[in-house]
Amino acid sequence: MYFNDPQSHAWDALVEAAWQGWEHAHAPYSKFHVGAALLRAGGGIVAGCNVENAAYPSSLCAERTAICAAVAQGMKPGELSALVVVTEAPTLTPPCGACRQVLAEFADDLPILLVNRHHRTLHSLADLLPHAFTVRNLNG
Ligand SMILES: O=c1ccn([C@H]2C[C@H](O)[C@@H](CO)O2)c(=O)[nH]1
Repeated sequence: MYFNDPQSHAWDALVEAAWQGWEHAHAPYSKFHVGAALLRAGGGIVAGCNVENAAYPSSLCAERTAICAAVAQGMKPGELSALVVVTEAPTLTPPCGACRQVLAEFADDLPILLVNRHHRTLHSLADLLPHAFTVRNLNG
């Protein structure tokens, strides 16, 4: 699979799953709908969407709902292989800082494809969150 190429068909199923997640976004406050989909090492795809709350800080980003769903299905650290984030915003939507930190718990590095209706750009978690704090810091 060619996750180093943003145009590769390797991304197709993940992009489709991320748009399916986007359909389910619960974002009545920001009206900013976000979908995400991640690829597990075994090949499984897990979607997420942002889930907002009337108590605003209780809201969750799409990237983290995808991670939580995957962990609930058994995903372990090191088993996260790729991530797609989709919005209809003209400017592509990168994971927020908190989501970068949560992603770093499950992958040392990770190809991250940002997608809207017209464009896509490919990034890596290591570029988005250099010098991440991880379990290695806790252990010495
Ligand atoms: O990468 C991002 C950025 C923002 N949001 C959500 C949080 C909130 O519900 C809305 C506006 O910030 O978008 C995500 O889900 N992922």
